[in-house]
This record gives sequence, structure tokens and C-alpha cells, in this order.
Amino acid sequence: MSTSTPYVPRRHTDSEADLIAQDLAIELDDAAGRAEAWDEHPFTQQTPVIQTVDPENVCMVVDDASMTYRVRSSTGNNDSGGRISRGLKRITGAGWAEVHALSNLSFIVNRGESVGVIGTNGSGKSTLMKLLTGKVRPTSGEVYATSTPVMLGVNAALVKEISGRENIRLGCLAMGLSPEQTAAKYEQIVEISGLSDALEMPLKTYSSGMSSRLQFAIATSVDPDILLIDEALNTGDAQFRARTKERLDEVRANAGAVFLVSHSLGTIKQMCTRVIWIEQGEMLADGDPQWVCEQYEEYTSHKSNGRTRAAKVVYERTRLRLDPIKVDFTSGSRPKKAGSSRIR
Ligand SMILES: Nc1ncnc2c1ncn2[C@@H]1O[C@H](COP(=O)(O)OP(=O)(O)OP(=O)(O)O)[C@@H](O)[C@H]1O
Repeated sequence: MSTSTPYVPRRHTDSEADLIAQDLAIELDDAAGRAEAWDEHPFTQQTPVIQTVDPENVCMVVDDASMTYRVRSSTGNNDSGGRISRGLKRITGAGWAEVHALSNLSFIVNRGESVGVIGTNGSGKSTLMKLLTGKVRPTSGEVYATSTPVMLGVNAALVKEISGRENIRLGCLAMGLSPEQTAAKYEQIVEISGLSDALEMPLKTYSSGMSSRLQFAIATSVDPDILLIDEALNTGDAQFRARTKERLDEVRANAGAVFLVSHSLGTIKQMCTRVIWIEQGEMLADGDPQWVCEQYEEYTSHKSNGRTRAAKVVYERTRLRLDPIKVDFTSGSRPKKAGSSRIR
């Protein structure tokens, strides 16, 4: 007769039980959240809302734009992290892989709007900015603009060996101002930069914050109709930020549109009238800065504390509240393609 050991269920330790309970609670919360969101927006994922371009007010249109980078992979089986490790790649041949940086983005930006763009590292924000400038073409879809956007980025070209004053002159000429227009703008640029004491020094002696201030002052001196700012504001001190906000308000008041990419939610909330959250190349939210930033803060806080499921709940909950749009151009309302030489 065999003597088998009687089955005794193993009891979970208190901490294991706590973890299981938390997971269950999150799953229930997740399910309830989906149901609630579904009740509120039953067709959110299926039926895009048709949004018609208003030719009188439009500044930029992103129409179902996607961007895929084709990258050489040293192993042929690239798994180097970021987007690639999340499975959004496709090995296309010996040593080549595709990185889907942006997928089917659609939105319309009208005059007077200041649009914040947020998202975790590698989510596609800078790629979106490149498409908006028109210097990079989307792999599918299209980006349209009513005027040439001016890009102000941390890498905007300043020459390190020459003085701040010379950089102002060169920068203005490079942006297409005449020598007379440059001379007329000079005092305004100095004032916006707040760097009058340092203008005779070579740029290599400037701190990164001082360089950013100079870039900002030069780039906004042309009164751009559409201004794109990529992280450039983060380095400034409180006084410069106040001046920056004033200048951005002026640009907006002059019927322009501003895009601001930043990891600083304080700056985004302070300066933007609308926020677009891009995650893993997809638009997750587009709307009220306060609400979108709250969701984003909750998401990133869960992620950085390793609460993957809770982060997923916030992600799904936010995504279900997005009304995806389909752009509709009535006859004559289609602006020129961004980057086209036919726009000013
Ligand atoms: N030139 C490129 N070639 C190949 N892949 C690229 C290139 N530029 C960006 N990517 C990839 O595209 C994805 C989006 O990158 P992007 O720089 O747009 O993100 P981001 O949101 O601006 O990131 P961060 O906040 O870190 O600056 C990433 O997976 C990135 O690795």
C-alpha cells in the first residue's frame, strides 16, 4: 500500500496575500474602468469623429501621419530596448529593422492655440516635431501648414567661437532677415535674452541656460506664425521663464500657434491651452492641460514605482476617453504640405 503524503494547501504569507489582493483590486478596477469608459464613449475606438478644417483659422493639420525609421541592426535581431523591445519592430532583411516611431496621428491646430506635447522617453515627441517642421516627411499620411514653422530646439545652431552679439546677427540672417531688419530687431533680442552683460563674450563661455535664452530670443525675433519649442525652456531661471511666457503670449496673440515639447509638466500647464500625450508612438490624449497632465503624472508615477498593471489601467482609461478624429478638408481648406517651398 502506498503511503502518499496528504495534500496540505500552502498558505500564502501575509505579504504574498497583500500582493494578490492588490492585483485583484487592480484587475477589478481595470474592468470597472473599461465598462464605465465604454458606457461614456461606446464608439470611442471604432468611429473617429470627423473634424472639418476651418480655412480661416487653421495653422497646422496632421492627417493620419505615421513615421517608420529603418535602422541597421548589428545583430540582425535587434533588441536594444525602447520601442524595439516593445515589439513594434519588424526585421525586414539582413540586418535591417523598422522602428515605428509614430502611428496614424491626426489632429488640427488653429490660430491662438498653444499645444503642449508630452510622453515618456522614446514615445515619439521629437519625431512629431520633425514632421511638423516639414524637414522630415511622414512615411504615410500628411502634415500641412499655413506657414513655415520655426523650430527652437536645444540643438539649434549657435556658433561657439563667436560672441553672443555676432550670434544674434548671424542667427537673424540665417532665418532670412535682411541686415536692416536684423539691426532693427537687435535691441528686442537683447532684452528678451536678458544677456546684455555677456553679449561681447564668446558663446563657449555661456552656461547651457544662457545659450538657451539666446536661442529663444533669436528664434522668436522673427514673429513666427508657428513656433515649435523642443525642451528649450527647461534650463531657464524663474525670471527668464516669466519673460519667455510673455513672449509666447505675444506670439499667440499675433495669431500664431505654439508647440511645446517638455518633460516639465509645470511649464506645460503654465504655457499651454491644450496638451497632446503621445505614448509608444500613438496619441493617448488630446485636451485640457490639467486633466491630461494629471493622467500622465499618475501613469509615470506607477511606472517608475514598478506598478505595471496600475500604469496599464491609467493608460487604458485615458485611451478610452480619447475621441480619435478623421480630418475632413472642405474644398479649398487644405493648406500646403509642411516643408513645401510654396509656403511662406
Ligand atoms: N533617426 C532615427 N533613426 C531610427 N530610430 C529613431 C530615430 N529617431 C528616433 N528614433 C526612434 O523613434 C522612437 C521615437 O523617438 P523620439 O526621439 O521621437 O522620442 P521622444 O519622445 O522625443 O524621446 P525623448 O523624450 O527621449 O527625447 C524611439 O524608439 C527612437 O529610438
